[in-house]
Amino acid sequence: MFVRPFKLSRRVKALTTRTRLELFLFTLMISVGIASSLIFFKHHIEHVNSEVSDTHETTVKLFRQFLEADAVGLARAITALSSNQTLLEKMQSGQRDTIYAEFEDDFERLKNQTKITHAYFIGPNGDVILRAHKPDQFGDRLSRTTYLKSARTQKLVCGIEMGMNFYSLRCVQPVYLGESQEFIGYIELAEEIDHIFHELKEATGNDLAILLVDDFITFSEADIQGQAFSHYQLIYSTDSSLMETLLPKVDLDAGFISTANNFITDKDEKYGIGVSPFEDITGQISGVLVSVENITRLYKSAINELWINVVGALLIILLTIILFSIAIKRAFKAMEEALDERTRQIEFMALHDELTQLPNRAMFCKMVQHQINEAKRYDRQFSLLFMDLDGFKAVNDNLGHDAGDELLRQVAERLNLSIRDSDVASRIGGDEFIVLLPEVSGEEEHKHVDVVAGRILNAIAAPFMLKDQVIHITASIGISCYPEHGDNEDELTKHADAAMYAAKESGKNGIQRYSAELHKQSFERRALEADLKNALHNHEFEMFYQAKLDSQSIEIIGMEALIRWHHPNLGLVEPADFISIAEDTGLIIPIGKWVIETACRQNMQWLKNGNRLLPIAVNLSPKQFNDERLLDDILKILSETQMPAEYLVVEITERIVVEDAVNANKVLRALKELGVGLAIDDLGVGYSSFSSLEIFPVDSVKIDRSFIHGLPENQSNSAITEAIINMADRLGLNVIAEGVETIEQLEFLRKYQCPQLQGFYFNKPMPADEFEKYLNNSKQSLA
Ligand SMILES: Nc1nc2c(ncn2[C@@H]2O[C@H](COP(=O)(O)O[C@H]3[C@@H](O)[C@H](n4cnc5c(=O)[nH]c(N)nc54)O[C@@H]3COP(=O)(O)O)[C@@H](O)[C@H]2O)c(=O)[nH]1
Repeated sequence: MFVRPFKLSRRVKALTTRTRLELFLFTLMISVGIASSLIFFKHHIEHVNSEVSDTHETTVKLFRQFLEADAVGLARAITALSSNQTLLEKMQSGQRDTIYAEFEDDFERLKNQTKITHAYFIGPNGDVILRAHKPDQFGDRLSRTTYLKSARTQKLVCGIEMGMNFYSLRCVQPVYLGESQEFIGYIELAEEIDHIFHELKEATGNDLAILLVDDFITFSEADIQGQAFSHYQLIYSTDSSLMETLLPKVDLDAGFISTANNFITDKDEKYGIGVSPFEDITGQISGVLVSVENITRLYKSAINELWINVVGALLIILLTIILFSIAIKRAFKAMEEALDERTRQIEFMALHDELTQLPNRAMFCKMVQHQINEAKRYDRQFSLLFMDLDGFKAVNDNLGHDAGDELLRQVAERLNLSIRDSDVASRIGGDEFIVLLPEVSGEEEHKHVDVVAGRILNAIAAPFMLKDQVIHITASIGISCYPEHGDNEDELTKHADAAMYAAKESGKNGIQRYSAELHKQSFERRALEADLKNALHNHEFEMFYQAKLDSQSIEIIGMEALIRWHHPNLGLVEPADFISIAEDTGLIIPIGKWVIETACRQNMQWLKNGNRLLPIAVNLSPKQFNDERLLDDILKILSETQMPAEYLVVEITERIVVEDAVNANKVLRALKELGVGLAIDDLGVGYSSFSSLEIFPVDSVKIDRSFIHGLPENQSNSAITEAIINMADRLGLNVIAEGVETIEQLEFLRKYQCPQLQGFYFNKPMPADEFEKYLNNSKQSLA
């Protein structure tokens, strides 16, 4: 239920993001489309502009080339005439008719073959002898620049010059007669240049016009054909009506070039116009040459191009957006699927144990709650099996955490194989597993629970293969049932846990069903646990001491320090009732340290009080023995109390040594190096073969009091005791028999030469001051 809103909001969010992305892309594509179309249009317009400009430049260039070609023609013709001696003689004569008669045919030929339209024969003083093109006009004196320049330089001079009502190309040549080279005057040939404009129009397709600056116009207004534009007069054009329409819109002084940027429009036609200054023979700007290009087609093609681009771009954009949209949709779908998968994984991870893939504590709680609801509704029962591995820590410590993890994985697999599909195994932490067995009703079903628990124990007890090593491990299982042992998940789990704990207490690898008695024990244990936390701080502990004696002389040869707890309400609490709690809670570390320190300090105090310094034994619990600070703590205590190390004996149980032999050997060797005495306690209770102790650097062994108890009647106890004494003797170990209570036991042990004894027969553990008196008394009795 709680997942759905998350998914919905994520979808909405994803959708909004997708739409935003699509909008962004759309805007981007449109912008790119518009920008590229504009760039393309600009580029096209620039092309039109450069075309207009190029055509105009070409026109001007061609105009000059045509003029030059015609000038060359004029010069050739005039040179030919200058070498015609007959014509020159006639000219020298000054006889106009004679000259004309001689020249008329040539002039006709020249007019037909070239563009020459005018021919002058001028006397040495500048008077016009003959105008061949107007024979009846003569006698005037020429003042045109071409002539004046030739007269001044006495050379052939060609140039553009204004005629009476036309613009003309002129050549004037001084002429000389005969071998004497007598100067007889000048011949001038000229042509109107209108034809050049026509040729140019044909060559370029442009209309042309030539306009003169008013100052250069030396003839009357009446002579001017055309119109005035500002201070320019239109002298000639290939299309006068077009020029009359366009030229008023043109700034002729600006050397104007109108292009597609600033085209001139007339009747839907668009024109690019070029205006270039035009020099005459004097070298002065006398007018302008105008070329007019119709750019309507070019402009339209640019506009069309723009539209094609815009439409093309829009189509591409549309297509791209559709493709993008499909891709985005797919990407978002894939993203959503990946997210859903991730969500499923997260949900799975939130409810499952990563290592074993079993349901975790959270999932287990949900399932139990669900089971409680079902059981309430249908009046059913169900059971929980709380399983904890025995000795898992040793696997972790010795083979490493990888091996520990692998073991847990294999345990999970075996658990699943040992239960029905409807049962659920979960890992709730560390090496703790809980199996939920639903629908357990009636006596038969209760048996079924025991069968399943037994099957699980058997499955776990089968060897495991870890890092190429065969590992044997066991488990302890506690059982609780709904509703008998609790009506909520917390209570049921706690009770199954308490039952599991009881199973461990009673030797491990077993099954324990929760009961009221167990509940009482568990309650008391929990209460003790709470009180124990404050006991050290409240100085509620006291050390008692029990003597160890030489079996032959009955002399005190050492003592064992044994803790007692003065509970504020319960009175004196025996260590058997709280050491295991201290061990489980970890409180054994500070308590154990306090024990060693108190024992050492007390021993030195007795020395100070005049007693012999005797070895004092302290018990180390498994957790304390495996604590990495142990050696440092002992060193510090020995240094602070000034007690020599060899007067401290640590007693550890055979179980510690057997369960983790590698570590035990390491710690024992380190203690041995310090000089501390080492004793194996409770020997013979069944953990190992006696000979395996050979490898450990221990000094002595203590025969468990359960063997001493039946002596001498119990034959097997007698045999075991005798065997331990003999074996220890052979291994060079000291032996202490503890729990000696009777004279018969004493005699038996003396008979079999057990060197040291401890037991109520001699003394019970007692407080320090009493033990000191005991020490003093024993000194006196020995004395
Ligand atoms: N880790 C620690 N363990 C401790 C410490 N102090 C005690 N202990 C362990 O608690 C167990 C019970 O000890 P306790 O009640 O002190 O019993 C000791 C003796 O009183 C008892 N004993 C000795 N002689 C006799 C006897 O003739 N009859 C008889 N019924 N009991 C006798 O034996 C206990 C000493 O045993 P052991 O240590 O194995 O020598 C016990 O296991 C203690 O080890 C502590 O400070 N730390």
